[in-house]
Amino acid sequence: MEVLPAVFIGTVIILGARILAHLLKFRGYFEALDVPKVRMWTFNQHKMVFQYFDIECMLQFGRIWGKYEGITPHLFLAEPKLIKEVLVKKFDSFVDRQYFPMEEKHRSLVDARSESWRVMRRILTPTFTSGKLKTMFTPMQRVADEFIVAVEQRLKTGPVVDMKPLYQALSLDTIANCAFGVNTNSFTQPNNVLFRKCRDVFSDLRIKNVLESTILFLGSYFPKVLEWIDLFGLENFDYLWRTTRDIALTREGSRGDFIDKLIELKEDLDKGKCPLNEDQIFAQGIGFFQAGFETSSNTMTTMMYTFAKNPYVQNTVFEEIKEVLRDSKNGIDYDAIGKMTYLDATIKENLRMYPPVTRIDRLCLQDCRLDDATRQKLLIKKGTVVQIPIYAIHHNPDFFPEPYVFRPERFLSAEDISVADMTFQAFGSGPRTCIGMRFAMAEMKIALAKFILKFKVVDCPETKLDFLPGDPFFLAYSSLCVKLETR
Ligand code: HEM
Repeated sequence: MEVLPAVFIGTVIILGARILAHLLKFRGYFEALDVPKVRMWTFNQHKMVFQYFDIECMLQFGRIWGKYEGITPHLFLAEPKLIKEVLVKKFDSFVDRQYFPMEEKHRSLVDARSESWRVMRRILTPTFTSGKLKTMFTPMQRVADEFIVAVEQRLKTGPVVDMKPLYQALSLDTIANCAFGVNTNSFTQPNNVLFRKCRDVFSDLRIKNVLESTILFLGSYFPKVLEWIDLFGLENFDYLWRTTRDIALTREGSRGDFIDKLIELKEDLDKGKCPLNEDQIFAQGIGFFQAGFETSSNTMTTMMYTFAKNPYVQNTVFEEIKEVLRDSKNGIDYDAIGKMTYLDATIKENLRMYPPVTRIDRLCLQDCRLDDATRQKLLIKKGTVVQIPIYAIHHNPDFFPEPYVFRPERFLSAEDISVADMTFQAFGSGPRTCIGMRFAMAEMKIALAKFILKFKVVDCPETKLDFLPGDPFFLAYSSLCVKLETR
């Protein structure tokens, strides 16, 4: 045999064997774990409302089930003890989120992996201490006041208002003012580029048609291939990276905020003392815009649906705010929102019913056994994606009796009904939990308190909350209309 054909045939055989080994790597995995497996073709992901699908699986299979995404096994856990094992107790084996095809340059805290994540998290955690949060109250209040003016303006065109764009503007302006020290004026300039890019980051993540479904399905067998196709509008990430860098490099004076932290890191880097590189430093801005924008605005918007459909809850919130403000010298300040316990419980119940992040996940980095009372021990193999279906867990009657009834009392400690450990996952849990939780709660309380003092939310024929299909990560809907009456 001649040398060249022999080399060619040898290469084909070796490549073929490697591809086969890649494809068969996890074959029989769920059977070995004795975990029920969901069988489905995924060419139609653009038609699936993922959170409803998770509920169907939970009703059919119980608290644990598996599904292949291409060759990767995804293990769904709706069992609180197992969730605690993954998110908290055995976190060292589950530090990363699932692999998302993107440039290293754009990996912020949200997408960072292993050691890089640990470094970033340690550096960014002090951004949200109580002291720092208190200094953010003034800009939060100012943006909330601008929001009220914008709603009043909007009411001049009619009593029925789509609240989604207004809360998106509020959310962006709050994060831009508090963390980045810039005025984005999204109420008066709703077409500013930053506002558009932040909205696009989320709409582009949705799977919109059969072509995208098919590319994703095929890409799930060879995930690296997806890096070459910009399916998720990743150029938006680049815009946010450049914006963060420009804000940081043109800043004059210091404000003690997030941007100052990035400037400090850049100066350390120039002196050769920073554990992050320049790409990673400015990528943090992507994470803050990305994670802080949609989540809070999504929650405040669904709160409008809640208020419209539950007048008793709305009225109790209104009475509590009036009561607290009677004794507050400085209006809606840090102490005042601390006293608004019913509002706090209402936001948490709203996050239970309508969690903006409907699933979270962790990638298993090394073979690991989870303690499971019912099945000796569960051996999770390296490479498995563990999915926590938050929306389904929040609607499981075992954890939340009458899950479709809106009852803030579940989150009031005075009540008997207490929320069981690890069942409320709106902000995730463990070392990789939401870093902006306290910021978000403060922002939402201030804005909602100011809003409800001024306006009454009324149900009307246009008040509908219809979830869009094709979004595996977020609670997607296109609009949310309510009727508003000035109090
Ligand atoms: C209602 C508002 C919010 C909700 C429901 C929410 C929810 C979440 C969830 C579920 C996660 C994943 C946690 C996990 O995997 O265990 C997360 C992560 C994160 N959130 Fe939030 N979030 C909100 C607001 C914010 C805000 C306002 C910011 C920024 C100011 C923010 C920044 C982040 C970041 C940077 C991460 C990644 C943390 C890490 O990987 O270490 N979030 N959030």
